[in-house]
Formats: sequence, C-alpha cells, structure tokens
Amino acid sequence: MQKEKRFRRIFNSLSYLVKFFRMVWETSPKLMIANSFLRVLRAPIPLLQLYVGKLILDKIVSLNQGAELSYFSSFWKLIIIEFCLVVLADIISRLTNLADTLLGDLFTNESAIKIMNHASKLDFEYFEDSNFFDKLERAKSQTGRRTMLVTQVFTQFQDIIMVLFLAFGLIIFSPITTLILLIAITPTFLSEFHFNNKLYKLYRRQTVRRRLLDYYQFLGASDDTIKEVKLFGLSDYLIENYRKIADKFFLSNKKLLLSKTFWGGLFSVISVVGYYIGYIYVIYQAYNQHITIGGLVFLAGSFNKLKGQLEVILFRFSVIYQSTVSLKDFFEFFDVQPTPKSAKGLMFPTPMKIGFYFDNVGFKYKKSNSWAIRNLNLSISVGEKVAVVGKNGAGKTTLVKLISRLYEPTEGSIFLDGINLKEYDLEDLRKNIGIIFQDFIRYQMSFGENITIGNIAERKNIDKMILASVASQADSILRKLNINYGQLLGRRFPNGVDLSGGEWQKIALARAYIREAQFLILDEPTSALDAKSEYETFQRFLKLSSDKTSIIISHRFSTVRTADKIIVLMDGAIKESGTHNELLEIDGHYAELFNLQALGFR
Ligand SMILES: Nc1ncnc2c1ncn2[C@@H]1O[C@H](COP(=O)(O)OP(=O)(O)OP(=O)(O)O)[C@@H](O)[C@H]1O
Repeated sequence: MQKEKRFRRIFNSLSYLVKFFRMVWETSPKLMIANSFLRVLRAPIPLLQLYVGKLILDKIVSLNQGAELSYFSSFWKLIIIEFCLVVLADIISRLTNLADTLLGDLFTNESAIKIMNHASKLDFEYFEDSNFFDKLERAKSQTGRRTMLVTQVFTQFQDIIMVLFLAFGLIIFSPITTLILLIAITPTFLSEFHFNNKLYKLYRRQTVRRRLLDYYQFLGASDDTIKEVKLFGLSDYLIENYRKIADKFFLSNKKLLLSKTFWGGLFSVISVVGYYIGYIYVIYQAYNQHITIGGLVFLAGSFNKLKGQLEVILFRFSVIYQSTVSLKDFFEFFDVQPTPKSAKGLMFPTPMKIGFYFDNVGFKYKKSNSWAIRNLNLSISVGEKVAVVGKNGAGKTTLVKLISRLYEPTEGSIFLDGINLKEYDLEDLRKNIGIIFQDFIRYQMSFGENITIGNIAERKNIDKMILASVASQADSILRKLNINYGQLLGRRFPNGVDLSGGEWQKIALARAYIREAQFLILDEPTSALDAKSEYETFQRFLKLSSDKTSIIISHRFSTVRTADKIIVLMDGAIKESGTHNELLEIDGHYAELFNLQALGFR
C-alpha cells in the first residue's frame, strides 16, 4: 500500500514534469531546441578528450621507444584535435549558459504572468480561503526553484548522454569496473533521496506557520505598520513571537539535517570503498600489461569522470524529484478552476429602467455557520439614492458583494430590470457599477493613473480624467500641494508624495466617477474622516451620483439623512426602511440611534 502510494507520487511528479516542460516549450521553442542541440553536442566531448589523451600518451611511449617524430606527424594532429576539443567545449558551455539564462528569464516572466492571469479569473471567495492562499503563496514563491529546474533537467539530460558515452568507453575496456561503480553509488543515492523527500514534507507541513512568520516580519518591519508598532511598543512582542516559531522550525530542521548528514556520511564511506576496489582492479590490469599506459590513464580518467558524473546525476535526480514535487504546488494552483460562468450573458440595460430587486435573498459565507444576510427583500429604483445603515457585521458590505456578484446568493435571487442578475454578462455588470470600498486601494502610481485606472479603456482621455478630478474635488489637492497629474503618489517608491486619508478618498471618488457607471456604491469610505469631512464626502458623492442610482453605506445616521431611502440593516435583515422623516416618526431603532449620535455632536 505504502509502495503503491510512493509509486503514484513518483508517477504524478513525472506527469507534472511533462506539463512543466510543455510550458517551457510554449515559452520559447527556439531556445529549447537550441539548448537541447548544444547539450547533445557537448555530451561526447569528455570521452573524446580522454580518448585523444590516451592516443597522445601511447604515442609518447612509442616515441620514447625510438619512433621518429616528423614535422606534421599524427602526434601533432592529436594535439591540435585536443586543443580544438577544449575550445569547442568552452564555446558550447558558454552558449548553453546563455540559452539557459535567457530561457530561465523568459520562463520566470511567463509563469508570473500565468499566475496573475489565472488569479484574475478565479472567484473572489477563493481569496478569502487560507488553503487557497497557501497554494497561491507556494506557486508564487517557488519561481526561482522552477527556473533552476529547467537548467537542472537540461543538464541532467546532457550528463546522462555524457555518462552513456563514458560508460560505453569503460565497458569496452572493462565491464566489471562499470558494474562496481554502479553498485558503490546506490546506497548514497537512496539515502539522499529519502532525506530530501523528508525535508520537503517537513517544509510543506510548515507552510501555514511560515506565513505567520512572514506576517510577523511584515508587522515588525514595514512602512504600513511601523507607526502603530512603535506607539504600542510591539517590537519586542513581535520578535518574541517570531523567535518562538522560528526556533521550533530550526530545531526540527536541524534534527533531520543531522540524521541526513550521519547516514549520508556512512553510505559515502561504503561508496568510496567500492570505488577503490574498482580503481585497484584497473591498476592491476595495467600491472599485468593487459592494457597500455595510455589505456590505464584513459580507464582511470573515464572511471574517475564516470564516478563523479554518476554521483552528480544520482544526486541531481533527487533534487529534480524534490523540485518536481514542488511543481505540484504550482499546478495545484492552476487546477483551482473558476465557477463556470454563462457563456455571454445579457448586456447591462442602458439605461436601467426599473432597477434592482432583492427577492428573499439569503447569504452564508462558506465556512460560516450563520447567515450574513437573510430574508432580504429590497428594491432600489432607477435614480434612487439609498443609504444603508447598521451596526458592525450587520451585512452591509455583503450586500455590495452580492450586487457586484463577487458572491452569488445562497438562497433567493437578485433581479435587475426584472431579470435575474445571473443572466447578465459579469464583465458588463461590473463595468456599470462603480464601487468605492472602505479599504480602497491607494495605488502607488501617478495622481492621474490613480484616477484613470477606474476606466482603463479610456486611460488616454485626459479630458475625462480632468472632469472626474474636478467633479470629485481631487483637483484641489493638486493646487494645495503644488503638484501635477504626473506626480507619483505614496511612499513606496522614490519621489512619491503621500496624501491624507481624506485626500486619497477624493481620488477614489474620482476613480469611481470616471467609470461612467450607472450605479455608484460608496461603502463607508469615511471611517477615517471627521464628521464634517464625512458629511462633505457624502454631499460630494450625492452630487457625483445626481443622475445615477446609488447606495451609500454608513455607520453614521446623521450624515445620510438626505438619502431618498434609508435602510436599517440588523443581523442581515431589514429592520426599518423609509425616508429620514418617516423613520423618525416611527420612533424605532433608527430614531433611537440617530438621536444618540446627534447627542454626541451637540
Ligand atoms: N469572508 C468572510 N467569511 C466569513 N464570514 C464573513 C466574511 N466577511 C464577513 N463575514 C461575516 O458576515 C457578517 C456580515 O459582514 P459584513 O462585512 O457584511 O458586515 P458590515 O455590516 O459591512 O460590517 P462593518 O460595518 O463592520 O463593515 C459578519 O458577521 C461577518 O463576520
């Protein structure tokens, strides 16, 4: 059973290797052919060198025994051939190196692009799943290893051909020594293979905790966190946590490495004994004059080279196997498939005629036992400005995720102009919805790009960019800081200018505006703002969305009073809904919280 499992694993690894080389081939067929050709050309050279060396030596012996050395005798020809072989070997090695590096670079780029491309197609929910995250992290982090694998497999291929040539020479002269060599090397190889496998398994088991290490490192040494870490005096605490986990890893790795070194050393001694038996056998052959001096040097040289090369090949097999196992992570990531979407759905209605309708919608996050949204019935008419208020965790953001189809409802349906939202083309649906999330991205790009990124198809349209910037009042930042649209924003790169929370916000508003979407959503991007700025942001947003349908999500009851309809969410369901005045009249939850918050500002 155990054996069967192991075979299946090796078989899977090989199938990953085939997939992998298909990818390398797709990266550059020309470089792959050139690489293979050069290596085939290079492989027999060592045997040829040894053989020419043997001929030269035998020639010297015969000269010593009185043979004549003419001006262009076969002796000089042999020297020239040897010289040419050395030069050729050097040129081929350099060219191979070049082909390897170029192919490696191209492959690195290509696989990074493939990862980004595939990630972009996957459902949003995967990114909230830590298992998936592990796969993604491993797929990303092993790029260097994969590039090395290309070289390793090619070199292995070259070395195997070389060994076949050397073995051919050796077998002709002495089959027994070849056999001794093979037997001698086997235990070392098996032990190396066994321990590498164990090390890899250990590494895999540590993945989740390694992410935790990375996280501690990020918290302890990054520009995003340093402020709070310093103020809370967290450095020592983080270092201690880091050290605890890192020490544990170190100890378990050390244990395995010690055992690997011990067994590796022991088997290596056995191998050396084997080599020397072979070596003594060759010397004995020469002593008995079964071979010439040139033959002895040729045999000893072939033997030595073959021994070294076999060792390298066998060790490299285990390294390749190990890298191949890690290919599993890479292809496992690509095996994660997005939920199939209907081929080409309906286009978003232009203009919208009726609006959105939630029909008894319920939603439960995958690994959660409770409903984030339940029994939700809600209509959002065309042109309506809807405000959604509610406590933390009431389900406000989930509502937005459902409208933009980052998630599909677990029960019930959402309709747009009377047709189920699922029937619409996802890309077109998202094109028509402009969302500013509470954790919107502060792109470390130019001021202008931060706006045009909202409508990438129109990124060259300067007029539109300026219009959006003026409408959202982002242009006031340019004047205040005396910068232009080309100014790099953020602290990550040199010469970047950082902005305040409210200023970034204005840019995020411009980004949503330039999208020219029919439906705008502002998901509480005001938490960082003071009451006045928040009020202004809402007013600005209302102005921006004057001819559009919009949803504003907020905790602050006082600032959303101008909305056409206010929805009070509680535990994923609508508790109350109506205009500000209507809700005050009911004197329910809204009225209570409104008065409570208003009290705070008096
Ligand atoms: N990715 C997730 N996986 C599991 N549960 C989640 C996830 N995101 C949110 N939830 C849960 O769903 C419920 C609704 O969350 P949601 O983010 O919609 O609330 P919210 O009203 O926007 O809260 P806040 O005002 O704090 O932003 C909460 O109980 C929350 O814990």
